[in-house]
Amino acid sequence: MGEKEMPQTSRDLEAERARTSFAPTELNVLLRGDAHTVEARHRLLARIAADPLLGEGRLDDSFLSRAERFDKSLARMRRVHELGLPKDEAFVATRLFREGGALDKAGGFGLHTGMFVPTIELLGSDEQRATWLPLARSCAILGAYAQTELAHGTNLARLETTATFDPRSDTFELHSPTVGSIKWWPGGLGKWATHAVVMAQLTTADGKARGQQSFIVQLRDLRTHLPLPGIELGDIGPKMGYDRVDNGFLRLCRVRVPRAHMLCRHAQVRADGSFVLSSDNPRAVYGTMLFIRVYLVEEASLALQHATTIAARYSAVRRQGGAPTGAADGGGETRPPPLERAVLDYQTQQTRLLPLIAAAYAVHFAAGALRVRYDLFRASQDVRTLPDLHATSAALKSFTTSLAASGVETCRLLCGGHGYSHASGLPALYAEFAPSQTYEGDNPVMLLQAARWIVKQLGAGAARQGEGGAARDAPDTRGRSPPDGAARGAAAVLADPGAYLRDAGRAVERASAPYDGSPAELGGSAAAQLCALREAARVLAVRAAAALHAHVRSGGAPYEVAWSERASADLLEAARAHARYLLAACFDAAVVEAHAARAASRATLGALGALRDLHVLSACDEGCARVLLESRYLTPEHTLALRARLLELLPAVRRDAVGLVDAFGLTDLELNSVLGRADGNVYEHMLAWARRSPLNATHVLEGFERHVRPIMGKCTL
Ligand SMILES: Cc1cc2nc3c(=O)[nH]c(=O)nc-3n(C[C@H](O)[C@H](O)[C@H](O)COP(=O)(O)OP(=O)(O)OC[C@H]3O[C@@H](n4cnc5c(N)ncnc54)[C@H](O)[C@@H]3O)c2cc1C
Repeated sequence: MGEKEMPQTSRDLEAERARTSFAPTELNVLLRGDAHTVEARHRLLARIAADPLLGEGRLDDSFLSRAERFDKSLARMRRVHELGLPKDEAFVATRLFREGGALDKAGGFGLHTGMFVPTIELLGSDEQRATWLPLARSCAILGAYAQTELAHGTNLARLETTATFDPRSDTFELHSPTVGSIKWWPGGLGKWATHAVVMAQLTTADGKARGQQSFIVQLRDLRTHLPLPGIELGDIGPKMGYDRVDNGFLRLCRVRVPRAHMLCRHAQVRADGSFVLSSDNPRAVYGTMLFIRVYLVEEASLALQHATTIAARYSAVRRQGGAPTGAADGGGETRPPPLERAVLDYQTQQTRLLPLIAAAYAVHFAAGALRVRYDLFRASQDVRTLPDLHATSAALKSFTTSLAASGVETCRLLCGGHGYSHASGLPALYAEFAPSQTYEGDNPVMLLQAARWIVKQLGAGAARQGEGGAARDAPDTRGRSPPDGAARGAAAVLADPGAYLRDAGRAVERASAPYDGSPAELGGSAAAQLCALREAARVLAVRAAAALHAHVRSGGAPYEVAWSERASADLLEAARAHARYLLAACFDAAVVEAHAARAASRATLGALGALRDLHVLSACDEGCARVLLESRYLTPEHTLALRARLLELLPAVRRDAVGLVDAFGLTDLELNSVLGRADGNVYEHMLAWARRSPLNATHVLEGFERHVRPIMGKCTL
């Protein structure tokens, strides 16, 4: 297409790219790790794009019924496997597609690879792994993860499904004793899975309750796919998003499974009926949860990358309202009217969009850091690292999935009316991503788990103070000193995430020293702003713990009641502040590391640095001002300086907005959005998409003739 024939929107996007201050391809390499990974990814995407089933018409799926979408997504899943990709590429391929074609969510495939297989890997004995993993990895059996019940999800201790050991037959009897105990929600269970890992309350032959254990239960006949005797199961019906997943229900009626089907890496029942804990720490069973939480933090970054790419590109080509700065008024009669302003030029569009682009980067680096910590745990199986890792993953899972879900919705609103169309890709992306705030631990509940760890860290600090040994080895976390982890890389930030809290434990009774720099110094220093974020987290933690202990000391309520009914709102705020600080610190540390390693050109590192600044300032704006004014760490002049600096930074980041989202390297195939098209040719493709709507297959609908024609001219409205 020549320059003249190019639609204005495409020219606008080209112009945006022409004035970007850095090379997005270079930043893409920095994000993905190395050029080889980027090239391999491009090759894989090109291969998928060339495939008729995988590469075309995915946006038209929104015209299909749920059954048709379900079927199509199974067909795509099969196609990916027929391509015979190596394991790592197959993983990338199944993860490439967000809703609008979420291959990994087809049937229960995501749960098979994401929960069923990892659960066996983590909880199975060597013998059990040798038996089940080859079957699962070759998909000779298809697995679901059945934990949640109709009446209980969060409170796992009260799950009602029973598993009773019978030494005579050397089997467990699994049973759903009440309606509330019916397994409800597991993905893949409804129509797809042949097996499930079922969580049930174990009772041994001596009648003793042994807590929750995991059992592999065969659900369907491998030849006919019909449910086995004693098993009632099906799809739970339509829900928000997840059309392609058969979330299911399962009622077990005295179903017998062999003793070897209880996953027994950490606990086992012997043939004589005795119960043996084989792990030195039963908390090791949390391994699968950790795995999925790490995955969900990565997904949060991806969701933000998708949504901000769509919203930034569209905001750059969508013109609405007054002429751009400096444009001639075009008032002459024969001259065309001046171009309107790109909506990206409005400050209100920038304040909502640009911090979300920055957040996508922040979550990306935090996810990478969490992955490093998780891989270290997997390699070492050192359960002493579990409490930190559990709390960090719980806090980050919760904070980042909430941030991403609200971010996707904000991006949808930033697209105005077209954001409501499925052609934008955004309604489906939201519906697909939003449940991650609930599954794998409802977000407030996860934050409260992190808060328990926070309170313990404070207690550990206070105890060390009592022993008189803490002051020497703890770093100074007040004033303008930079955060400890910043220069040691994002993963190092998560190596000891509680250090500043243990230090705070010493200072429980002490007012924090006020920040001693000027407002201008604070506004210009990311390190000082990070200290402010950390100080806010510290103050909120100390305050929440003090309130909790005051309730208990006053005799008003036992500890757990005080926790749940008096202090949990403050505890939750403390955990959010902790996660906010960790996220910003990971981003900062990644930027510091990239500079130290000269990982890209000055221009690229400069753009990344500005984005880090925007993220840290936004985090301060959202989470610091009130609490730090109350604690007198900052003055009103300081908080005003932070806000002023945030607004000052917007034009520079706005100039690079399209480049910064281009650097995510997401293809049109992945974005699956007319508004986010890389060529900016939005309007022609909106029209083409609408023309393909089944309602437009005929000019006159049968229903019109049947129901409308008879009442035309006869209504009295
Ligand atoms: C799309 C989707 C897919 C799913 N897939 C699976 C699957 O594959 N396998 C599976 O087993 N399950 C699955 N689930 C279920 C999911 O894991 C649970 O819904 C989730 O854990 C929340 O539990 P709940 O529904 O019991 O919520 P509830 O616990 O009933 O939550 C209700 C409210 O109470 C609050 N609350 C609960 N407890 C506390 C507390 N202690 N302190 C403070 N507030 C509290 C919550 O924050 C929430 O606001 C899926 C759910 C969805 C939506």
